[in-house]
Amino acid sequence: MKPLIAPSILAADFMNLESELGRIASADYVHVDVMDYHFVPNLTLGIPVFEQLTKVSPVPVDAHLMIEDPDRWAPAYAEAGAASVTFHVEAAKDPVRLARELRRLGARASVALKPGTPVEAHLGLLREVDMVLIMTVEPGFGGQSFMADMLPKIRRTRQAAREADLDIWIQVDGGISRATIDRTADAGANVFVAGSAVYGADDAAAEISTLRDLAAAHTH
Ligand SMILES: O=C(CO)[C@H](O)[C@H](O)COP(=O)(O)O
Ligand SMILES: [Fe+2]
Repeated sequence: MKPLIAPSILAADFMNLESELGRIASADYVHVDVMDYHFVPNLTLGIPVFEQLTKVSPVPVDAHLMIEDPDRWAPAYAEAGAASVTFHVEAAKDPVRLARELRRLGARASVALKPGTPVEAHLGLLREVDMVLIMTVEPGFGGQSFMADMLPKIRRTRQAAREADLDIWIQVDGGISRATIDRTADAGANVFVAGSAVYGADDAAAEISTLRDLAAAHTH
């Protein structure tokens, strides 16, 4: 599986989002973190800004919804042009129904697990989604340290997908950098979110390329 790099605009300059998107035109996706002050103790943006981002982005948009009641709010992100919509399993009332609805609207459907949420109880969902997001920090803020104790969860998810013969993408988000990406690729992740690592670099395109090469060297 080819590694995909998705820089997170959480670490971008919010006054200049259009030019900040231009810096990552060589990425595979742009990762947009939506926070609502309820599911996480932080607030970012909602549909009006999201819709504008999808219009000007040079790459497909990956929505990471850290919000309560995604059953109600997530479909609007697919309608607004998201290529992929990730909701949290801890917040969803009916994840199967929601995933089917997102796919019906033409988006890739994806489910996220917080660090404290074991994957075992949710392995049945693998048949309903295109991607699983294993959080490698507690959701809510950028710039946190990578949690190495999430590696077995990534491995377990990849193993379960292989056993079921499912071509699922596994995304990691939080503290991904040159120092950590290799271990997540080795464990079975193939979609890598990087906020501070990419937007904190002088040359974002060079950083994207370095991260992609490192991941590829550890993909098997
Ligand atoms: O979902 C997130 C936080 O909840 C962000 O996507 C994530 O933290 C990216 O930032 P960084 O790469 O700086 O850790
Ligand atoms: Fe995120």
